[in-house]
Amino acid sequence: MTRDELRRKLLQTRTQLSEANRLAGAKAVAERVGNYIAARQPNDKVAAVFKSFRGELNTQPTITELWQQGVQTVLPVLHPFSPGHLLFLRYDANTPMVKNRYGISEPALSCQQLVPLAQIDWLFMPLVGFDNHGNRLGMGGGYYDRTLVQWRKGLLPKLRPIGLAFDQQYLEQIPVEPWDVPIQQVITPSRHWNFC
Ligand SMILES: Nc1nc2c(c(=O)[nH]1)N(C=O)[C@@H](CNc1ccc(C(=O)N[C@@H](CCC(=O)O)C(=O)O)cc1)CN2
Ligand SMILES: Nc1ncnc2c1ncn2[C@@H]1O[C@H](COP(=O)(O)OP(=O)(O)OP(=O)(O)O)[C@@H](O)[C@H]1O
Repeated sequence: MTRDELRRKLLQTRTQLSEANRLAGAKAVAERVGNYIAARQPNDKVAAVFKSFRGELNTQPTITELWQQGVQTVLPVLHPFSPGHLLFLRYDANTPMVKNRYGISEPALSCQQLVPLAQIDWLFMPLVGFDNHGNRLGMGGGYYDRTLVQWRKGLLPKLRPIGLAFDQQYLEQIPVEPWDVPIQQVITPSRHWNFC
């Protein structure tokens, strides 16, 4: 199957998950993230998260957990004039939000709220699919692949990219493209995967 065919199939599987499954999954992932974060070093402070859309695993319980542990959260914002690129802006309960071109909620653009990637400790990422080598399939925009370019080069030593997904998004093997950047961790309701 091609990447597009796999993406369509996985998106369909994801939308077919029951409400009970989604609720339990979102809570289980939040708990795993909470346990993982609880063991952090004193200088670990900032987590990039995402606001779920369509059938994505609901990150709201995870965001609440991070806030309870005093972790600063930032959200991706589509770059206003560099297509395919993301910015990361501070996000708390009072952040003014707008909808981007995909209908995803994001912080209203404000230079004061910008956080450089170099200051982010954990990059929690949305996935459509992942395999046992940490290869990832996203929405097809290449936004996170571009975000990870500097990390792959070793220029963002403290950044830890971590996918968040349902177990049903696991695939034996995802066909890889040259620009794909494999990640080392994925958290699903049943497991914290570590790939090397
Ligand atoms: N919650 C969430 N936020 C996110 C992402 C994500 O996957 N999930 N992104 C991760 O990259 C970025 C947005 N990327 C996206 C890429 C494509 C589509 C999308 O709906 N594409 C259409 C194709 C047509 C079009 O261009 O509008 C589609 O699939 O129907 C949505 C978001 C940033 N924020
Ligand atoms: N580092 C990059 N530089 C330029 N173009 C890129 C880069 N990474 C990805 N792209 C382009 O972006 C598109 C995204 O393709 P791909 O199917 O890999 O997206 P994805 O991994 O599913 O999306 P995302 O990274 O947003 O989750 C491709 O057409 C590719 O050419």
